[in-house]
Amino acid sequence: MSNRIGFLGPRATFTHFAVQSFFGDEVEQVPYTTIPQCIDAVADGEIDFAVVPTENALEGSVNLTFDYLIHEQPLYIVGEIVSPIEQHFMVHPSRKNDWENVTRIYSHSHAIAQCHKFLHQTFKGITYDYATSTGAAASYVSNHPEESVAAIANNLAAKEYGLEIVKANIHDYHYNHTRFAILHPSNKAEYTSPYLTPDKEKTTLMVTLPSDQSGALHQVLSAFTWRKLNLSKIESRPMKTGLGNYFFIIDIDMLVDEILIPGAIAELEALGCSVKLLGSYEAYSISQQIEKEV
Ligand SMILES: O=C(O)C(=O)Cc1ccccc1
Repeated sequence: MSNRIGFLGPRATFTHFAVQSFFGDEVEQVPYTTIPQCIDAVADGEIDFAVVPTENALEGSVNLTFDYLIHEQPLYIVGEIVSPIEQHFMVHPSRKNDWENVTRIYSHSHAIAQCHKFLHQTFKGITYDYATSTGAAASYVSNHPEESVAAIANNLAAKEYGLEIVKANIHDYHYNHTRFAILHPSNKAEYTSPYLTPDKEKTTLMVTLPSDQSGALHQVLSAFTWRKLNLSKIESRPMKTGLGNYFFIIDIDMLVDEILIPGAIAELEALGCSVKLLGSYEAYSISQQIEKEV
């Protein structure tokens, strides 16, 4: 039986491209309108894996994903896919000669943020509308030819929804990549990619510091440092229990082993921290830009 893979849809989002590039056509691809709906679906067993965006090189973490995983649905990250991202400006074909006069721009908040310089120079003072995904924005523009609105999305979305790309590659910085997490209820999930081989191994921990203890973060970091555990990310997020209460998401550049990571976790717990393993997994990179059709 083929795996069912849920993703932030509709068709032709960047997440769909990541799913297609990683799993290929052998799996059943199931679009969800929002990240929480996709996460709920894998928690409920409706799909085998969920693929959702976690971090963009220009815009930072996708807070909705981490917050939902931490506060609502405790799942494991069982894999990571990193994909290059190119943003294009597109309109309904009937507006292709008049695109500079659109009055609204519709897209995912991260896509709009990735193109701020271009948008500021070309459309000062224009209204932005935020969509659940770039694909949803492209679909809306396609279904509303009477509205003076443009979408920011990828090549696949332009093809899928019959839009005209009037300005390609409008993202402000060349190095624009997004990480996507593969989520599953258990941390021992089996899947394969017919196309990609892993290029990194990672472990992600959530660490809550003991309250009001001076130097606690320094002690946490030193538990990793003296074991020579390389950290590739440390980020704080609000606990949502009151102003000033934060936890940390920490990425370590190796899989959970028998000694080093368990030793670091035991040391953190002895300091009064609470530590949760969010995943220990392989990371894969998609090297080519979006060219082929989903
Ligand atoms: O909206 C999409 O297409 C997504 O998959 C989320 C996203 C948005 C912007 C950049 C990368 C991923």
